[in-house]
Amino acid sequence: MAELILSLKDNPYFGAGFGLVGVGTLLAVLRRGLQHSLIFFRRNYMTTLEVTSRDKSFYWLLQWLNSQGRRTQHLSVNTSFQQLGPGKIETHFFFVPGPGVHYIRYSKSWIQVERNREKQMTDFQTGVPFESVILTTFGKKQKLFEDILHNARQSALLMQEGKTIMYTPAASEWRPFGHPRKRRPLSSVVLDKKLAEYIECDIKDFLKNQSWYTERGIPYRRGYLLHGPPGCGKSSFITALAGELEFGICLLNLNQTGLSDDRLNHLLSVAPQQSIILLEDVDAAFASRDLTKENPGVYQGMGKLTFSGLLNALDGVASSEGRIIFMTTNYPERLDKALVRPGRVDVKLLIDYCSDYQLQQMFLKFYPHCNIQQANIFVQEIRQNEIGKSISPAQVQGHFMLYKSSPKLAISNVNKINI
Ligand SMILES: Nc1ncnc2c1ncn2[C@@H]1O[C@H](COP(=O)(O)OP(=O)(O)OP(=O)(O)O)[C@@H](O)[C@H]1O
Repeated sequence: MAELILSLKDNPYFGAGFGLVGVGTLLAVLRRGLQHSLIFFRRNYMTTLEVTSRDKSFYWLLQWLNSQGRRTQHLSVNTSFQQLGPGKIETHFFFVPGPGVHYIRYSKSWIQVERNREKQMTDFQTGVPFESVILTTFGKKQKLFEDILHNARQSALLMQEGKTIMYTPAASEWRPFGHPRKRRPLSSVVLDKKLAEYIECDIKDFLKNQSWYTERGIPYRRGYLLHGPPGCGKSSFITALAGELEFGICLLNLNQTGLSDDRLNHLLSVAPQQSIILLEDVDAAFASRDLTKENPGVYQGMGKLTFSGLLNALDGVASSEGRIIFMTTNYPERLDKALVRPGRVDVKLLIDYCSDYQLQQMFLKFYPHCNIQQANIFVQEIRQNEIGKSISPAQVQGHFMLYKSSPKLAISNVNKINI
């Protein structure tokens, strides 16, 4: 045995092999050591923040990176456009760092921005790929990332200032739909005398009095039903009211495919704070449950949403506190009594065809240089006309648009108002 070892010692092939093994082992140890040192270094001398596309801050952060992303040459574009009138479109291109690694300098620190887009993982309902942004910087700088998120939030809110955000359901959550819209002044929607003030006071009173509801064990929510003929300002008023209250609008179409009882319940319970839930044309989703001879067996839920599912969602324990729901319909008589009973609908209001007061006010708003006598002549002319008995503000608005600069022609041509 000793002889064998001695002979191997003098064997050059064995010596070379042994040397190679030794070098290999040394390299493996060094690599391991380097990996451990890197991990140690990252843990102790670097700060990393991961923000995924499922988090609210993700979109704020991307927007914020718009303003910081000019150093990189690898960009993605987010295009937004606004139709300003026929044939007139305003387009904005926002550049954000594309998927990959980028470097930005912020508050005297270099930050690595790594934007990852998963090719295999997509949200199966929206089809949007799962994404994440990882920010990395040297040093223990948690505060720096807090600042960035705070700034990102602030600049996102600034972009929304004076605007109304519309939300639509996307899978199990609400997503902003399109760009925030410029707020419509409440005074631009002319309702009958005191009607607008009444709704505004009611809702403001509700928002001020949470404790009143809690003390009496009444669920803190309020439902409104605005009904009336088309074009009388139901939707416009709700939009303007949301703007006045600085609320967003969650637009929910009950006929939407894939809206099940559970999903509706969930959506109502996760509606963004400070938002109005708007169910337009509620009559279209469910016919009345009252079965009569003329109306046999019309009750049937459409899609997977059932009528009882809707009622449960409206009263549900999960329904977020402080919730405001507006429903609109042109056919209130078609609504089931259970849907509009107090607790589900607390305030029912008819938004009807134009009253004399509305006609007068609309005239003065369109032609501010005219006086009240001219406005009254317009009202008289309208009322003497056959169409004038039931004329909607939308029709009046359309008529004024034809005679933008001539109130005289608007008066003399009332017989030409579009039916
Ligand atoms: N009371 C109003 N004051 C000013 N403009 C109005 C008024 N009512 C309607 N309009 C104008 O008419 C158009 C249609 O109004 P809107 O969509 O609000 O009516 P609606 O009652 O919701 O109709 P529908 O029942 O068909 O949904 C809008 O352009 C709006 O500006």
